[in-house]
Amino acid sequence: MLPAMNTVEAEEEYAEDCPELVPIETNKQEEENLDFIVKIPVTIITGYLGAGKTTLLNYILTEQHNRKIAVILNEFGEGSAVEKSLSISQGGELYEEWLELRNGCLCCSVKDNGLRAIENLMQKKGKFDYILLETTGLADPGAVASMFWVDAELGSDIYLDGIITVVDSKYGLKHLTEEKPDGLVNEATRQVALADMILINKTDLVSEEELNKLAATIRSINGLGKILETQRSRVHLSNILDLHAYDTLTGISLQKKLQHVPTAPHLDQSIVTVTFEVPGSAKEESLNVFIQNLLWEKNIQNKDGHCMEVIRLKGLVSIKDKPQQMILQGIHELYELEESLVSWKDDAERSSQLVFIGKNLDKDILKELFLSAVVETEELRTAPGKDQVCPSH
Ligand SMILES: Nc1nc2c(ncn2[C@@H]2O[C@H](COP(=O)(O)OP(=O)(O)OP(=O)(O)O)[C@@H](O)[C@H]2O)c(=O)[nH]1
Ligand SMILES: [Zn+2]
Repeated sequence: MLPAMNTVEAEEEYAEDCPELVPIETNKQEEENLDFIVKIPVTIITGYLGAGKTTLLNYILTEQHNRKIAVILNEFGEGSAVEKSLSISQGGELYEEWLELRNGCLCCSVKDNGLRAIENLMQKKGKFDYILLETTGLADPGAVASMFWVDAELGSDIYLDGIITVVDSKYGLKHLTEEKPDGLVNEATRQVALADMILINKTDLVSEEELNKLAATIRSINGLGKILETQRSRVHLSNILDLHAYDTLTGISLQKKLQHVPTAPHLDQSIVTVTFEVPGSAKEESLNVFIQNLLWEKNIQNKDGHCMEVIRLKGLVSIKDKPQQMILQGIHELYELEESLVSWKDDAERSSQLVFIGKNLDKDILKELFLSAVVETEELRTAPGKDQVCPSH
């Protein structure tokens, strides 16, 4: 986490890359002329304490990117999105510090009220065209990502582009295998589970063997995200910016991605990726019931009677009577089913491909339940007895 930008430390930290920090001057005229709507991508940078998030930010800012990037350093992500928006609408005190870097980039340090800071940021949007958001090392990026989703529904001008998770080569495995009380999923694992891109950083500190072990563990948790090994978080910017990981328009690229989800060996990780393909078209209502039981009611159990907990969900789905391929996206309890630009060919066999990342997932059960959403006549066999209530995490 970067310290507040007005400290001497911060100036020293930035001295190398951004020699002069100039306090922001807002130009009223400019702000008033900003009626045009250009959607601004936001990339969430997460990762456990000390993994190399700030190093990555500094690197991105100083690389030749030809963009005006706004950086937000936040301490939200703890607590739910709903709680946060409530506290904001009640007009809570806001702490933020703004500084404009010489290359046109902005830096903002935010305590707590993240959404409000981003709203303020939006008013200055003529001044930048990309947002990078560093979460704290213990944040659940799902909460932060959900916030942007909710916000997008409300007509916001920002969209979630992707989640980058930085993992420390030396301590990553330890963090990922750390047991939390009550069988809760630890933060490091959640961060990996939600990542669209995983940077295994500080590879200079470990042997090839250790690195392979860590990579295999990460792969078994998240079969969907891309993995890169880095030193000093150095990575070609095309790997981390403009991923469009949540766009509904990228049906084709999603299809490609889904085809390459590896069936990783089970390494006794609490979080795993499961994927399957089912022929035919699902009824939209049935699919919604299935997804809602899984994400909202959380009443779908595995063979051992443990409730399934989905952290991330992606799918390319065929819905009955819809000519377009549909994209299904989910983070924790939020999900979205939207048309892609790609239409099914008239004579093509339709099918749906789904990927779930989460805890206690059982592929056979999920597949069977999805199948019953596909087969119209069959009763949905989702809900177990009312007394079987799964604890929320
Ligand atoms: N040896 C080594 N050290 C690195 C590498 N990348 C970053 N570091 C160092 O690791 C320390 C932590 O890096 P940060 O970028 O501050 O990590 P962070 O994830 O932002 O940390 P928090 O915000 O405190 O959670 C710093 O001292 C970095 O210089 C690397 O590839 N190799
Ligand atoms: Zn940091």
